[in-house]
Amino acid sequence: MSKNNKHTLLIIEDDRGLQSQLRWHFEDYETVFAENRQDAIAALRLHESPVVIQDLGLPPDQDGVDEGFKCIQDILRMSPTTKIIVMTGKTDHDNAIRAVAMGAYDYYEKPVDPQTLDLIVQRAFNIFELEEENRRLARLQQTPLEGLVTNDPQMLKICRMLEKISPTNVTCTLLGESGTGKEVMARAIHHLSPRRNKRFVAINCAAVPENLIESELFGYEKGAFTGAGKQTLGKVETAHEGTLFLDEIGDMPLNLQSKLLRFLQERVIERVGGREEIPVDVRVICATNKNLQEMVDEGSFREDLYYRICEMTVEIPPLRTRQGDKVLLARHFMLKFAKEHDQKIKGFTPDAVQSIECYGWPGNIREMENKIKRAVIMADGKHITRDDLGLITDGEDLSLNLRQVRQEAERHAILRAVAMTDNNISAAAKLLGITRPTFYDLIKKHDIPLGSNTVPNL
Ligand SMILES: Nc1ncnc2c1ncn2[C@@H]1O[C@H](COP(=O)(O)OP(=O)(O)OP(=O)(O)O)[C@@H](O)[C@H]1O
Repeated sequence: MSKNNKHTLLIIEDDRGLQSQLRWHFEDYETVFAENRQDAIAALRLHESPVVIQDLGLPPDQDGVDEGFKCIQDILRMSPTTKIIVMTGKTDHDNAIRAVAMGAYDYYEKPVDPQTLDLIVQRAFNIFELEEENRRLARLQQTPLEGLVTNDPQMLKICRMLEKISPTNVTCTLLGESGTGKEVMARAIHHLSPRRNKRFVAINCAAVPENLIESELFGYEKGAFTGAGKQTLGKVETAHEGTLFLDEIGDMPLNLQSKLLRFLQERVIERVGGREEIPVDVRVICATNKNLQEMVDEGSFREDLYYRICEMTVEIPPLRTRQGDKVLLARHFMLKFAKEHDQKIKGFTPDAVQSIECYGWPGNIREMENKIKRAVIMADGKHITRDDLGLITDGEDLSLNLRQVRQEAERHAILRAVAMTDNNISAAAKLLGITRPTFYDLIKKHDIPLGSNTVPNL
């Protein structure tokens, strides 16, 4: 982009006549001209133009193609992402194909047909931008914690925090809505800790029936209750020297909360039906989507246990408040599932991206994972569409993106100017403060009919 926010377009052409024709034609771009290979490289270095239009017949070999091919090679060596559009004569089809085989983006045959050329140049800029975005996203996916994809500043701060917590034995509690990645983070803490070679044992306190949770946690002796045929270790003992993850700790029944507290304080357990105190060395990480403080206030969670497990609390933000993470994660899951299901999906259509951004994701990352998996399977083409995702978004009309809003405003202004000047092109262009060619381009872009019976559709 140039200082005046226009795309920079480098044109390598030694024919002065054609130069001024192209300069006039591409007035919406910041055009930069070079007449030979050396100047072209210098201009590219200076302006970093994403798109280049290049004549194949460059001096000192205007009638041949050698210098033109060398120029393509030099440009791509210096800047492999540049999109080169080669200009050739009508009879030069073979050389045009050779140029594309060498890495040029596209070609067109002289004489210049403005509409075709416009289309090729616009597409080249679009592709360049999409590729840039892909490269940016790929860079962002590097995150300090294993299994976590994020570029949200608050999440990155949390990653730093977890890195600091990991080597210690401090009991920490991860607070956050369902599906925000609490278990992923607990595993990340384990992997960063000196216990990484021992077991990570998870128990979901909400999923185990109340009467079984004690034996599930602490194990039982043979004959402790009907059906206890043999001595069985509980999750705590299984995690010895490793990490114990107590998921949904807010759902732990009150009577068991005191037993858990005793274990956390004394680091010994008693199996159900046993009398022996067994010392266990585990690092405990808890997680919940409940408001523990409120539960303490209303008496459904023990205050002493609350203080014991909340030596360190980490609040995991919901997906809807994470900056830039929705599209980043969607892309991550798209690539993952496309690979898993051997689908040739390349990306999302713009309206799919918009619905990903607008949707509230109440089920957070788990919901996104499931929705993208389904969309990858359902997609017909190479891009996942809004319909493939099937997200129901409320405020979509409000979320019109800036480009759309600008387009609408532009169309509106043109129609008013046409109506106010009674179809007088020069007067309408003047009213809008633009040149006649730009005005014509806009009329074409918005498909606005001109004529005495034009009724502006405001
Ligand atoms: N930042 C992330 N990057 C990549 N995948 C993630 C991320 N966060 C979560 N996931 C994935 O989302 C799914 C849900 O994550 P996880 O089970 O850790 O959430 P949770 O908060 O523990 O959920 P619950 O509260 O329901 O137990 C998992 O498949 C996990 O791999």
